[in-house]
Amino acid sequence: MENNLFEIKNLYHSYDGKNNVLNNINLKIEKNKIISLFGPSGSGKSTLLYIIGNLLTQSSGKVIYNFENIQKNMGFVFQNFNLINELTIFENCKIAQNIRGYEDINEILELSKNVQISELLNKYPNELSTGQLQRASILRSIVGNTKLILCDEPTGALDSKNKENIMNIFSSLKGKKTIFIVSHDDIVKSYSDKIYYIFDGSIKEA
Ligand SMILES: Nc1ncnc2c1ncn2[C@@H]1O[C@H](COP(=O)(O)OP(=O)(O)OP(=O)(O)O)[C@@H](O)[C@H]1O
Repeated sequence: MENNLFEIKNLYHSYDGKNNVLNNINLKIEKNKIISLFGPSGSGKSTLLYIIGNLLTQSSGKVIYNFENIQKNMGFVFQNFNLINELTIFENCKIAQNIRGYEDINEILELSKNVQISELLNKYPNELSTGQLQRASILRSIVGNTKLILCDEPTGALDSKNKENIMNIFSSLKGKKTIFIVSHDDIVKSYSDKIYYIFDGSIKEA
């Protein structure tokens, strides 16, 4: 278990109590790697991501986390960014950091250089391009020393140059964080340490 950040055991999920969207998922996710999950539309990828992220409770089975303070140690990156429009990028990140129990302006400033938005911290979301918005939402997901970054189609809204840019940023974070990406995008595969496929609620390793 020491090398694994979390483990999924005998996990089932049904939304209607009849049909299993997830059907006995068993998975061990290593620390500090990029892991991606592919599968047809409706195969249960987002459902699994939300269960891992504690945003949805499974019907049965377990997710066993090898870290404390589960909610504070997870960050989310969504296709549509989910930034608060009334707040600057800096304020969006500060709130996330505070919720995770940290108060450290330098961390935000330093990490903003890594994700190439240090010049944009005082802008509002509606002043940024889609690539910049995605980098801002990555910054929000990594401040406060998070261990696990859960991403739902993080490259979906981007052109190919920005896709490469985002995946390079994820690559630069690996070694320090585990990045778990749900995707349809082939570009994500070439950056992944491990690729899983989900089909009819069951998982296969590539
Ligand atoms: N809140 C919900 N209530 C009922 N059914 C749901 C709900 N959310 C998802 N489903 C159903 O569960 C199945 C899996 O959906 P999910 O969104 O996990 O798939 P996905 O693989 O992420 O799809 P996509 O690639 O299109 O995003 C689908 O049949 C979907 O219609």
